[in-house]
Amino acid sequence: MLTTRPFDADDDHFHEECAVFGIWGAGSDEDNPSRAAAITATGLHALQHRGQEACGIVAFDKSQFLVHRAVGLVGDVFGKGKADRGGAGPLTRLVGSSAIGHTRYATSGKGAGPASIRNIQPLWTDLDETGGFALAHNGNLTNAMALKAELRAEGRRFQSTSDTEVILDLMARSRERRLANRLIDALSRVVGAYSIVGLSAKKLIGVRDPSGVRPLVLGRLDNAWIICSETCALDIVGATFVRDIEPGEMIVIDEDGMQTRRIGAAPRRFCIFEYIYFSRPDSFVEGRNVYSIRQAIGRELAKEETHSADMVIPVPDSGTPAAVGYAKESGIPFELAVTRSQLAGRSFIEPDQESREQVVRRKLNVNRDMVRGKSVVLVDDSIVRGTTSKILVKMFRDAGVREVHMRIASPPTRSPCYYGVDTPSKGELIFNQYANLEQMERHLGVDSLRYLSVPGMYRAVGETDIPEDETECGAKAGYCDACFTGKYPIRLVDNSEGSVNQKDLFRELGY
Ligand SMILES: O=P(O)(O)OC[C@H]1O[C@H](OP(=O)(O)OP(=O)(O)O)[C@H](O)[C@@H]1O
Ligand SMILES: NC(=O)CC[C@H](N)C(=O)O
Ligand code: SF4
Ligand SMILES: [Mg+2]
Repeated sequence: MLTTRPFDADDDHFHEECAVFGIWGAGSDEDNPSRAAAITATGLHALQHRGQEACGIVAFDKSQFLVHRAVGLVGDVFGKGKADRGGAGPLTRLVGSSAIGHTRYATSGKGAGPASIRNIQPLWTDLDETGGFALAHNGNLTNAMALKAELRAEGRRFQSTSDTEVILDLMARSRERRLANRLIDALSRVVGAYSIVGLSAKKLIGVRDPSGVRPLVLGRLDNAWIICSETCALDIVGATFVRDIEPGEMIVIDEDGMQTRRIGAAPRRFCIFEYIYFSRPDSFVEGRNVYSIRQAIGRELAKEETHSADMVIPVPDSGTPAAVGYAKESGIPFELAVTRSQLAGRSFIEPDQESREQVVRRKLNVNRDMVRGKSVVLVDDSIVRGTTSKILVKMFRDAGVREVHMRIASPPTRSPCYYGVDTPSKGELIFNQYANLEQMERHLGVDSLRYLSVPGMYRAVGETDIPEDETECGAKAGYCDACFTGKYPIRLVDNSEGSVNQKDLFRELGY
């Protein structure tokens, strides 16, 4: 991935991706001149699970764009009394009735280096006759490096190491005169995944790539329009959900109202991992409630194989709904025997194995009293490098558990994602390091380990007609499942699966 983590080779988790939020027509009066930015900050707060290292908001105040971007959580960056003159908070300066915002998983090792600061979104540019334009992007362009090389050869220079910036540069070069046409022109050159919000003086634009890999929804708050990543943000700001923005659809909102346009067509390939891990359980994603789907996944897991045990225990947070489903289907009592620190982030970056282990210990703890002498089924949504499960299982052993049966509510994670999620390289994924499940069981210290099958995952999302060749399920049902099957639905121009890691490619290019 061009932007995310070109420098740190030690980062190992399946990170969240990014979130976008935009609002148009929020009203701005003397009592509340920063209403749009304040609603955007609240929306970003609800979307914090998608990106926890950096965030930013751009507002438009009738004559100028105002911006605040920084490394940190939304509450820290935009909270009252933080990092601003007079302690009033940066929101007071972000005056205007329209705004867009972004939360991001930053790029370099500890997330505070200059590389991550210059990549914090929204990014913006001046487009001569069409004026200023700010952009926030969730996803990843798979031909950004190729495009940048081409543009560089033409003399262009880039401010960031971000793939997103290439869109602005292509817009600046476009011969189209109207803003929406310029954006469509730019997007016709890019390959990959993008759910975007953009803001000009006169328009709020939302657009989703033709395959619709990442979510993007439309909402209303009184007379204002909102475009954002997930419906939970609409709930939290008090807006109503209008509909999902379709794959390949562009929504243009201005003083004349809302218009819809098509930017291209391709088979739908929504990221199935949004249901498993990324999205918030209270969101409706592609019309489906994420919590219900996670429960259905847990039920499928139990249908495929139920191990008798004294209790089913979730690995919080994202393993919890699947564990509820597993417990209901199997009839085994559900117990919250792992406590997660409320203060710990969703996932983390640590430079070495020792500190990674410390972070897991700070985050999760086993209730010894509940599990001593017991046989337990431990349910998590996924295993990436195995750090969480290995340490957690050791905690169970130290607590005197009798048996630990680990059940994973997704198929084995075998391949990296190139569509907007930071994953370790193929070789770093634990599933690829062992010849068989028995070896992996021994490594993790569990009595048994089972994953959900690919057909089981599709049954859980409501597919009934499952093709014999499980690598065909994604194409048939309209999902991307490449991290489970290795079958990438959108061309990998800058990388091919199994080829040099993106981070290494960056080093070769001298970034
Ligand atoms: O095998 P590993 O490399 O340890 O990665 C897998 C773990 O990471 C994720 O949790 P995360 O900590 O991101 O957040 P959560 O609290 O939302 O589950 C996922 O839910 C697994 O628990
Ligand atoms: N994970 C994401 O969605 C990141 C968006 C964009 N590619 C960036 O790196 O900023
Ligand atoms: S590779 Fe995995 S995480 Fe990436 S878009 Fe496809 S299903 Fe989602
Ligand atoms: Mg987890």
